[in-house]
Amino acid sequence: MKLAIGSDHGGYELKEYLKSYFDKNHIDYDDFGTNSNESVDYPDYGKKVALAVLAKPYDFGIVICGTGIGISIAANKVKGIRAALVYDELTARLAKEHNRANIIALGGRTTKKEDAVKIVNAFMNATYEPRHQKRIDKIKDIEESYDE
Ligand SMILES: O=C(CO)[C@H](O)[C@H](O)[C@H](O)COP(=O)(O)O
Repeated sequence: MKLAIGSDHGGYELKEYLKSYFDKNHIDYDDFGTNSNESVDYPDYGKKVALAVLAKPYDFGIVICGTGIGISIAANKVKGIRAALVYDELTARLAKEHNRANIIALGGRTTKKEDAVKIVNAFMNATYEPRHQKRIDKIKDIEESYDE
């Protein structure tokens, strides 16, 4: 299991908290920034994690901004990315089972740290249900119907 993680300043503290949880639990990750509370732009970090997830052998990505909204929108602009803004264990589980999300987005200002750990674990422990593939293929068809 290896994951890619990134955030803007609004998600920085939660990112660092999740990293310490991953370290303690021997979960491998690469951190794509940001590296402080200094103000940055969330699209830059959504894009970095999205491209990493597509290009390298990560099992999935985690992106975090203040609400998770902006950075999930940005990540979803990268072709092949299905970024799901999840806010509890149920939405995290369903993001894997139904949507085959390859990135989950969290809100650093809206999600408690302990809840974020539960959410990430719910996603990691869930399994994609292939009966949903027809819908995933239709999402891909939308991507393919537009020029890059
Ligand atoms: O949530 C976000 C985008 O959806 C961002 O993390 C910020 O909250 C937002 O861009 C505003 O950031 P600021 O710290 O208030 O400048």
